[in-house]
Amino acid sequence: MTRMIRIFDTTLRDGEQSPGASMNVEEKVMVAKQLARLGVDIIEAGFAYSSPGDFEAVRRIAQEVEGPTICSLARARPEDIDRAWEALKGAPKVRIHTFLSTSDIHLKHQFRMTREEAKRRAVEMVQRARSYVDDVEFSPMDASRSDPAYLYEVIEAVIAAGAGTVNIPDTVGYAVPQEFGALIKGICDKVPNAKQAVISVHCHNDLGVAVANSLAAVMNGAGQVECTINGIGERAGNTSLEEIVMGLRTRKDFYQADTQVRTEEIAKTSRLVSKITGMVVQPNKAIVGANAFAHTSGIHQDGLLKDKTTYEIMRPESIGLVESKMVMGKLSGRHAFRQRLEELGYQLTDEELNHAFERFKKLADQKKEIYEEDLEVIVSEELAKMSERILLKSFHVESGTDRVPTATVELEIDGQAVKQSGSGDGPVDAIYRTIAAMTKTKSKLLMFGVNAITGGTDAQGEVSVRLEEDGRTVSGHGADTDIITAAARAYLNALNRLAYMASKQAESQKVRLI
Ligand SMILES: CC(=O)SCCNC(=O)CCNC(=O)[C@H](O)C(C)(C)COP(=O)(O)OP(=O)(O)OC[C@H]1O[C@@H](n2cnc3c(N)ncnc32)[C@H](O)[C@@H]1OP(=O)(O)O
Ligand SMILES: CC(C)C(=O)C(=O)O
Ligand SMILES: [Mg+2]
Repeated sequence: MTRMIRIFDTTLRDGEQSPGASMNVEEKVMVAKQLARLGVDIIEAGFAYSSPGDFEAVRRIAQEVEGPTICSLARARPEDIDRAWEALKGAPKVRIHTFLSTSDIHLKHQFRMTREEAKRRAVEMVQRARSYVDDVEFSPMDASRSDPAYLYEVIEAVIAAGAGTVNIPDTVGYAVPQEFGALIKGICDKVPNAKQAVISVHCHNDLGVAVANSLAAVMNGAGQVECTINGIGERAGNTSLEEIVMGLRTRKDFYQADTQVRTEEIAKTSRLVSKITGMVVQPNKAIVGANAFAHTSGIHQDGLLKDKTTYEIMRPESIGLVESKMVMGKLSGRHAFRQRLEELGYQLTDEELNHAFERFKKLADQKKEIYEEDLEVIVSEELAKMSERILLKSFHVESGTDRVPTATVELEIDGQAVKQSGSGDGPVDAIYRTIAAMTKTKSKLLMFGVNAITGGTDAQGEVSVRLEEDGRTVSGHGADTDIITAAARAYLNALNRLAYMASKQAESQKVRLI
């Protein structure tokens, strides 16, 4: 049977403890409304005592957000509990979450309390909170570094005092999965009244295992997981909501557990939190990173085209993305290349595809990512090339402030290799004059324009030219990451068009004479 795990979102409380992530009241209300659409069970809206702004945020969220239970954090102090109640009162589903450390390190150095004093205070504050609300959560802070025997005692006492949820924090992110799972199992097995409360977990990511610890806890009886959107939170952050939720959903077969989160809202929620907090999501972040559904290598792309399950354990649609992304680059193969061209409307023969693919691979060695515009240029040029009389084999230019620009160009004209040198006012002029001499063209250059078609310093530059000869005007285009190569290609493209038009005209005159 599948157990339903409660999702306690603390983006607005622990998440806000990320350096620089503070949110104003309006922003918190906006995030809380989105968390409600996401379907989390509990929203920790803030720490009402900590500031007038947080008090107002908790109050507004409790009043305005429908669906989840709204919670405020409170230290184990009467003034904090009372303030939390003030912010929550009048709202339909509310919880007070109070906490106090149980580790000797904290009790001795921070709280200067004995174990007995701390246990008594915890019980008193749970009772005080219960005098206001039915739903009280208690956290023995730094539980993972506490003496288990003492921890069990405190847990038993707070449950007896009325805490319906006992949350076990790995406050400093010290625990590792097997150990943390065993801690939860120990609590479930050894605390006599453990079954009267939901055992929750709250993990920090200092060792990068917050999600793994939370999953281990679920395996061992935890019924609630505390987490944040994009894993933001104090220091290295908290358990990431999207990872725990998708981990359980995707591996329901293994964990026999799930949540009631509407996962299709995950991507949107992640973007909203990132935008509001200014905390950018790393591209390789699981589930919500820009690369989480991007496939780059030819072998993976080929498998995906045949069947998505070959390389995708979850569908991008399941978190609200439109589709997975095939990144065209140096590691792509022919299957993905053909597919992308077909999407762009090009049906190529095998021969055309092979030529275009060769050119694409060369370009991909020079550019990180190949965009649609790059592909269009490659394909249109390759298609045009099939009927080209003049082909560029190579060129070499020399130019500088202290010399006359010269060019040596090697062409293939009607199948014959020709090589020649010439000079000009600049490197492009030198190439154009040399090509003109080699092809014996009498055409006039009417226009020369340069345009960057993709962004960045590795952008493809496109050169467009317009030539006129014997009353015929043609344009030519060439693209390359090297602008002089693009210029040479554009000129030859236009010359080929002139030659093509001249040959077509000659053919039609022949037909007329016959
Ligand atoms: C693990 C966590 O994430 S816990 C939550 C952490 N979040 C925050 O601290 C954010 C909000 N905090 C604040 O705005 C402030 O710290 C306040 C308003 C709560 C308190 O501010 P101040 O009164 O100036 O105290 P300050 O923060 O310097 O010190 C904390 C005090 O609270 C006490 N304290 C800390 N946690 C608890 C607790 N759970 N129960 C009771 N007392 C506590 C400390 O012992 C210390 O008391 P002391 O002044 O008697 O030594
Ligand atoms: C307040 C508690 C639950 C906390 O954030 C922690 O211990 O990390
Ligand atoms: Mg925390």
